[in-house]
Formats: sequence, structure tokens, C-alpha cells
Amino acid sequence: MAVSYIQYLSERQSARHKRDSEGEWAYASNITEYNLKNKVTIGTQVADEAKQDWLETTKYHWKSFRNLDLRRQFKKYTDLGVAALPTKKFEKYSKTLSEMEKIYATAKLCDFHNSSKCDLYLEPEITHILSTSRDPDELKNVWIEWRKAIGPKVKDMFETYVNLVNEAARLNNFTVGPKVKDMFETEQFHNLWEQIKPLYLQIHAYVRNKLRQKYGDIVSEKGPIPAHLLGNMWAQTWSNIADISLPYPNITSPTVTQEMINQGYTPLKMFQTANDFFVSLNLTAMPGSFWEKSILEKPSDGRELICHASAWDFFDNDVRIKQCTDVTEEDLYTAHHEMGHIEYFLQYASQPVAYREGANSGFHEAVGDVISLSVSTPKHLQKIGLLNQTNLDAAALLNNLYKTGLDKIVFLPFGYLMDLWRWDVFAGKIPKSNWNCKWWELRHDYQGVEPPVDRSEDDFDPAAKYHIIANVPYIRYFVSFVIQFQFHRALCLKAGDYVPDDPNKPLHNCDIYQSTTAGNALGDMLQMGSSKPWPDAMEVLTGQRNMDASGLLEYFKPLQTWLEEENNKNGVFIGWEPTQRVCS
Ligand SMILES: C=C(C[SeH])C(=O)N1CCC[C@H]1C(=O)O
Ligand SMILES: [Zn+2]
Repeated sequence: MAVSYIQYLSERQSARHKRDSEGEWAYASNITEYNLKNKVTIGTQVADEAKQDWLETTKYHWKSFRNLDLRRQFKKYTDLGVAALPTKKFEKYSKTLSEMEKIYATAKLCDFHNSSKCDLYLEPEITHILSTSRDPDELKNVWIEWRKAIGPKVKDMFETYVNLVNEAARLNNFTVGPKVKDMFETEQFHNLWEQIKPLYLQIHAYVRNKLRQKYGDIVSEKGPIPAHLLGNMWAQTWSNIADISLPYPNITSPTVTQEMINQGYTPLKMFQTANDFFVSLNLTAMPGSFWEKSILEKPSDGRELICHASAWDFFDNDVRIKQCTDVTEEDLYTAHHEMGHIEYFLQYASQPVAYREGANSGFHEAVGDVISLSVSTPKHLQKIGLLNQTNLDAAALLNNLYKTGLDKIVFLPFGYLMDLWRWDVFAGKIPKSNWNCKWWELRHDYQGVEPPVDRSEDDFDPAAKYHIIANVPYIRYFVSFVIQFQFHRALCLKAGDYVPDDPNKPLHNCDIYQSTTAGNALGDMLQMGSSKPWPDAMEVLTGQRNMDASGLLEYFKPLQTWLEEENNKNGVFIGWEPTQRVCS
């Protein structure tokens, strides 16, 4: 009875998921009024059908089932999420979210050097300016104008969205909106951050000193770093300013981006390169549908679309990526990141529908990044012809490790504070009247960055980040940036390209390319989907049952030693004093 019911439910859920995904895809890949209405109509119908099924599902006393697997599947279906909202309120939720995404996706800025040219989108134009401009006035202008174009317009909509998400949470018997339902205890995050913070303080101090040398007094000696100078719209990763801060600046070789351009790389070739890596591990190649239906570069037909990179599982072996890919090293790693999602979809495709998801959401974000940890090594880049540097000596390796640290170490406080802010907003601990200044308090306390100009509650700077206006949880990335090093270490041991305490086989120079031993071990974990609690999945690959920072700290140990010596030698102030900026 219950077994046949869950089979029936899985089939209905699978058909609903496919219909809903098609509606979402049509809107995300072409923002028109018709596609918006179509998306909301389908989404509301799907939510109503899910509510109907939920009423039937909750009639089963699944909590008393002896069959643990059956109990686990039933449990997955008892949380309706926002579909728990009454039809009209769900419709309001869907429209509000779609409208915020449209404002974000269609925002355009005027060129700092040509005020009549006002067709600069976030991707690729504004992103390119943030990563390549070294003009602090231009960077400040773009930073301010982007926030002006989004925040004030969506602030009230965001309030509507928060209230509806909280109402849905109560209907699902949660106290407030999206709590992390991935079996994490939030104090785990605090403990992980405390372990990593000393390393972050070192790289933060080093970078501030380098920026001060380049830009002078607009970068204070002991204060937070102005956020517009860090190579990224949200200051979440700083590898775009590696060139002005490398430990050994005299080791010059064309950047990977320049090599890609010189060699005529296209977005398609970038994804073929990623596909080749997965296939080399004996994992599954992208199916025909992927190459037919994905959107791998920004369409040139004038349509407006949501450019933020995403991976989609329509079931029935129909998997797609939508990415407005730029020919850059950063986007090459994003291509691997997104293909990691697709590979996970393919690996757990034979699981029951309830288990066709990551062991936890951090796992899903980690797969592609684990591959990028191999791809980004100098020896791999040389192997695929994107680094023609002959000497891969210790200095070159340290430069590369530093650049990786500007992404991975730097990201962690941002990856943590995003949901610290959001969870407190949902819990009502941060009232709307304090949304923006609390955001900057967290940005100061965790990241040691500050805005380039004073801010106020007339601004709404969190909305400058896609995930806030698109209801995408973020702690998943913090988890991913920790566990990907545990996965990488386990895979490198299996591949034999890392030997603990062997200076010739350090973890940060490991490349698992073509290791079917490593690939099979990774596949074994991915095939589990969420059929077991995530510690079981982690144990299958790493032998560990907990998230811990030991992999990350071991990977960056040579960099931490160098930074401590360098900062000490230069008498650099570690940490940051209170900001002089005002938020009122
Ligand atoms: C690439 C994606 C799509 Se899942 C993404 O949103 N990421 C990847 C790293 C962190 C986060 C971001 O861009 O903020
Ligand atoms: Zn992702």
C-alpha cells in the first residue's frame, strides 16, 4: 500500500517537476510578459497539485514505518515549501519573485566615460569593468550605480516575499522562513569559520597592503578594504586583482584568459573542455540534449534573460546549463562548476525522485569546484595548453596557490554572512528599517570590507546580489568551499597524485585528470543522491562523517606560512579597525 503509493507519488512528482521546469526555463531564458504569465500559471497549477497530493500523503503514518527507506521518502514529501501557500498567495509569491529577477536581469548602466551609452548589463559588461578597471573613480561609479539600479526598486517587493515565505514556513510547521533543512546545526558554521578566520585575516591584511601601495590613502592602513577595489561586484572573490598583488610579480606569463583568447576559445569549447575532464574520470558525458538545449552564451537576438549561471534537471535525461559565458579563466571554472551539477544529476538519475538531489545542497555546489581544483593547477593548465610557462617552480606554484586563495579563502566570510543576514531577516530579528545597515555591519565584521561611500536605509545593497532577490539559499556555497577540499584530498589520495608529507606531491598541485580510480570513487558518492544522510555519503568518499576545515587548511598551509612571514616582515596590521563610513 504505502510502497505502491510512493511509486505513484514519485511519478506524479516527476511529471510536475518537468512541467514546472519548462515554465521556469522559458521565462529565465527569455524574459517576456507571455513567458512570465506562463511560468506563474504552470507554477501555481503545480503547487495546487502538490497540495492535493500532500493531503493524501499525510494520511499515512509514515513516522511509524519500520522500512527506513520508505520513511525517508515519505519525509521528503511532507515539506511543501512555498507550495503550501493558498493558491492566490502562491501566485503573488511567484509574481513578486519574477519581478525582482526581471529588474535584476534587465538593469543597465551608463558608461562612466560616455554618459550617452547606457546599455551596459551586469554580464558581461559591468562584470568586465569590475574585474579589469584599475580606475578607482570608475569602479566607485559602477559600484554605486548598480546598487541604485536595483535596491530601491525591489525593497518593498522583498518585504512582500519575506512575509509570504514566512507564512509558508508556518504552514509547514517551521517557525520561520527558509531554515537550512539540510541537517546542519548552525553552530557548525561558526566553528568552521573560527578555524579558518586566522588564515583569512592574513590574506586580507596582505591584500589591503598591496591595494594601499597601488591606490594610496583611499585604502586605509588599518581599516576595512573599500569593496569596489577588489575585482568583483560583491567583493566575494578577489582573484581578478591577483595581478597587482602576486607574491612573485616578476614571474610573468600570459594569463589563462589571454591564452584562451589567443587560441580562439569559444564558450562551446570551454564546455567541451569541462566535458572532457569528466569523461577522463570515467564519469558520464553530457548527453545530446545538453548540447542541443543548453544556452552557453548570451543570445545575440536582443532578448533579455537571466544571465546568472544555472544548471537544470528536467529528468528524462534532459539536462541543461544556462550561462552567459565570457571567454575568461573565471568563466572556465564556472563552466566546470555548472557541469558538476549536471554530472550529479546524471549520476543519481536512477534514484527515486525523492532522492534526486544532493546529499546536502553543499555537495551539489562542490562537485564542479572539486574538478576546477585540478584544472587550475599549473601542470594541468600546461597539459591543456593554457599555460606556456616553462618553469613550474616553487615561486610559480605559490603564485598560483595565492590566486586560488583569493577565491577560496576570501569567499568564506561572504558565503557565511549572506544567510546570517537573511535568516535574521526572516526571523524578524532585523527589521526592514535596519536591513541595509545591518548588512554593512556584517560585511565589516566578517569580511573587513566597507562601502566606497556612506550608505543609508534608502539603499538596499543586499539586493545587488542575485541570490537575495531570487530566493537562492547561500550557506550551500560556504559548505561547498569547505567540503570540496575534503573531497579533493580523498580523490587525490586515490589518484596517487598527492602524498601526505611528500613535498613533491603537495595537495595544492594535485590533478586527478584521467584517474578512473578517483572518478569511480566520486561516482559512487554521487550516485547516492540524498538516499542516505549526508555523513554517509561523505564517508563513502572521504572516510569522514563530518565537515571540517582540515582539507582546506592543509591545501593552503604553504600560503599561510608565506603570508605570515611576509606580513610580519612588512609590519602589516592584521585585522581591521571600525569603518569610518556611515550607514544611517
Ligand atoms: C555559479 C553559481 C550558480 Se550555482 C553561483 O551562484 N555561485 C558559485 C559560487 C558562489 C555563487 C555565486 O556566484 O555567488
Ligand atoms: Zn552551483
